[in-house]
Amino acid sequence: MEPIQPKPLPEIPPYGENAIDIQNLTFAYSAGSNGSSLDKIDPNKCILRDLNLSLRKGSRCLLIGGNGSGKSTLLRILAGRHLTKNPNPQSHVKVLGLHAFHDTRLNFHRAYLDCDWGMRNVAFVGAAVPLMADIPVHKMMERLQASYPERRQELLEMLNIDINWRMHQLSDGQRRRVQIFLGLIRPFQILLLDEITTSLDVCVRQDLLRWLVRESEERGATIIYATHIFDGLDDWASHLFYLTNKGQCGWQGKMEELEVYHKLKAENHPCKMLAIADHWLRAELNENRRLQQFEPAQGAAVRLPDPTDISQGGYASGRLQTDEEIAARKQRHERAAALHAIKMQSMEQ
Ligand SMILES: Nc1ncnc2c1ncn2[C@@H]1O[C@H](COP(=O)(O)OP(=O)(O)OP(=O)(O)O)[C@@H](O)[C@H]1O
Repeated sequence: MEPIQPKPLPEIPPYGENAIDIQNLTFAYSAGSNGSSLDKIDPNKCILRDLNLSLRKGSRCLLIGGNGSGKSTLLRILAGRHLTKNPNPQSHVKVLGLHAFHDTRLNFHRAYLDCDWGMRNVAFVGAAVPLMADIPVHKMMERLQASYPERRQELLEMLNIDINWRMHQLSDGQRRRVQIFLGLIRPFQILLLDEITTSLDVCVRQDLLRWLVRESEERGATIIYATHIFDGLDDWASHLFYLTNKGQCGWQGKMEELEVYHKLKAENHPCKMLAIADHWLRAELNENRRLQQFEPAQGAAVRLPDPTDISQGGYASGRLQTDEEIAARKQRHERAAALHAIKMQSMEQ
């Protein structure tokens, strides 16, 4: 592959000390959908509640929380995938000092990797189709690969990828390695990782974790990593953020500020992070069992759009419906049924 000069990246203005700065973030999926006011957040539907998080450049933050606690939601907000608005004027979500959702300059400095790569929207968008198609690795995002030849080579070696692999012939773990390779080629300032190491073999996972430490120490990259797998993470993170099952912050800070971590270290505990996560999450689980409560599932918050309704965007929609829209649709159906009944009656007479 012939190297090419990379395009200059949009500049980020000086932003003070925090690469990530979240103030008073409250978020619900249903707020703002279909034109309803973003300012109205139903407290019963909140996924994230009044979160604050400040991370300096070069931090590596481990995001811990049970299933459904909102880790992916938080990462997607930071990745600019969800627009947030809060009644509280003090609230904001800033990445490198810029608005996480609106500022598109961030897309050149922020990398976001999750498990949905190549899995979604196959039928409608087509974006996921090539990832399973008969296409070799060296043909994917060719310009990007050619723009950073040294980094490309380093990642290929670290992830043990053959550039002639064809995407449709890969195992889950191999496809994940290609995703990570493509996602990390452009030197990022912010990296958001959502449980992407699940299918990696132990060696590649350890090498990747070590490589990430170098990226943060040598280039000042700021990393947030959400995971349920704690092997090899005992000394990885500089910060910890524990998200409770109520979408609130259970604990956050530098690792050295966490007392139980020091205690486990002194005891030479073999799996410190696992023990810490287990301690927090088990308390939640026991409380939930006592109250017989379950994690909210997506169905609780989402009503499926009617794909036959053009006003909702038809089949390509996939967006949420407000209560008003559902009521209006029900009314339309009832009116049509009443008219039909009258018509039938008059035909019978
Ligand atoms: N698109 C969506 N619309 C509505 N609700 C959603 C949507 N995505 C997630 N949720 C809900 O938000 C809550 C948090 O989900 P999220 O995926 O952020 O949790 P998580 O902490 O990443 O969970 P896990 O550890 O299982 O991956 C869950 O109750 C989920 O049902």
